[in-house]
Amino acid sequence: MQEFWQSCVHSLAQELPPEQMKAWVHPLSFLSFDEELGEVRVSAPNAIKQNWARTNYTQRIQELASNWFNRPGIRVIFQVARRDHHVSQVHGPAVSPPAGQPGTETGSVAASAGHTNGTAQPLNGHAINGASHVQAKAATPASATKEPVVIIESGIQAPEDHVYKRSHMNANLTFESLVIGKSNQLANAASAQIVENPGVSSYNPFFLYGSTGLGKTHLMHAIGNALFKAGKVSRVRYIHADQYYSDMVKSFQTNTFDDLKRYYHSLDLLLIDDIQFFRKKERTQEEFFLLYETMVQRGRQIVITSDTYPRELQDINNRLTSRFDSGLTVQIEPPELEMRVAILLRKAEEKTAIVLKEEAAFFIAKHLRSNVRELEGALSRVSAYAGFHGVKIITVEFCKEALKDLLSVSIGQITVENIQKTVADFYKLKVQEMYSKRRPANIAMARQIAMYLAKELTQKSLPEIGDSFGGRDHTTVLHAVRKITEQRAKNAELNHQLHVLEQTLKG
Ligand SMILES: Nc1ncnc2c1ncn2[C@@H]1O[C@H](COP(=O)(O)OP(=O)(O)OP(=O)(O)O)[C@@H](O)[C@H]1O
Repeated sequence: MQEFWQSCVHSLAQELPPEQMKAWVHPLSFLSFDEELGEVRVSAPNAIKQNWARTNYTQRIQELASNWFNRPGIRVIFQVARRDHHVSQVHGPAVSPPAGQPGTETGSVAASAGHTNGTAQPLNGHAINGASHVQAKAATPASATKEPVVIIESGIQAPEDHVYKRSHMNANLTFESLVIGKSNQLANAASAQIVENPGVSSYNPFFLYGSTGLGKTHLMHAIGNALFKAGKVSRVRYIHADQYYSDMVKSFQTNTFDDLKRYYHSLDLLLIDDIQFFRKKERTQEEFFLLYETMVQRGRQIVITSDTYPRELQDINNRLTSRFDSGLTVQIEPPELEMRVAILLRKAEEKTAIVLKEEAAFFIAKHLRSNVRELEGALSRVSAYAGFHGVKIITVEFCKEALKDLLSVSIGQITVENIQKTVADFYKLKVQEMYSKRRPANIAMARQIAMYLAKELTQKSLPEIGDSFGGRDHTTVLHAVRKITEQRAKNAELNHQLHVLEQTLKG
């Protein structure tokens, strides 16, 4: 059996960059092959590596296993190694941890994805490279497919002890319950590095930013939970920035400020959410600055979330924003279509009693584009509506009916004219420039941005969009869409401008 794994690792090494092999494949070890069940079990040293392997390598390992064992439909199960697993067990019989132990698997969801071609190494404290694809097909509910399935580990049990309770973390927000796609892959890879080595200066603080409902809070809790579970931290605190401010005010009123300060300065890990809420709160910023300096100097990890990147934070002292920028800053982007479908299918299976057909998930995902919270809202609505009508299997028709109000707003609201006017105002141009043939660089760029937004935010086809821009050909629109998509991925400033435009248009 061990030869199978050696051959498998050898094949992966031909396809993946060496950094990725080192970071993600070599830490895995082969546990067993169960002939009767057609199951390969692979162990990962921790939940993050398990999650990464499951998302990125399942499909490929399944193919390799099917070839090696000469039978189709082999299932690959990644499980977290128990502390007493040793490499010698690789040769032994199937190992399954007892129910309720870390690594126990419950429920099943197909969540395999295509090959990944990125790396996940921190680059001098500022960037993490990586790219992979989440395939919609891969997230089909197990019940609806003959494809091999991957078993998902359940969320962690909230530890009962008061130390965990004092952290204010949510035990359900873990890496296991997070769907990974292009839009959060960098953030996820960076988080994995932090869990591996918390407090290292190149990613302290870890600054996560992006617009609302994209999973920043979820990821922050996942880091906290993983570190707590691994026993790397014990004094942890999750807090919303607004609550931090209120606690400070209260402590001044009740003369307990010194206690509060002592408490925060003794933390191993601070998770502070929505830091933009410190806006104009100067005394809070001052205290936070001192806390920040103490923690970073002692190598204690700080994770911060915000709706924008550090330099763009309004009314926050430069001293603080420059510190925020000194660690690792990573953006979470809105999920792409495939990822939205995967999230809907996963959440429908895990959290509702309905069976969401893939076409129905696709339908919802196509119409609701901006964030995951919105998707969750739509799913709850569909699920409630289904319960009310005694329906279990959810089709496109049923979704149309259940989400009638929601979708009419999302479909009808944004028009190409609206986009042209908003973009022209934003770049201080006349709206006529959107249809004109003039080509100075600033006008051409704004026009391409408007075309890109028209494709993103309306249901219009490329020729229809071309018509609205002074009768331009559909290939011109396609070129604009591709160019802006590419530049958006590379240029943080442009990306930010696009976020502002999108938020403005969506009201
Ligand atoms: N990739 C994902 N996979 C699974 N669930 C997700 C994912 N991203 C977000 N969610 C879920 O979407 C909801 C909103 O996420 P979260 O609260 O973390 O967003 P946020 O970016 O912190 O938003 P805000 O800025 O408004 O606080 C949560 O229920 C979260 O679990």
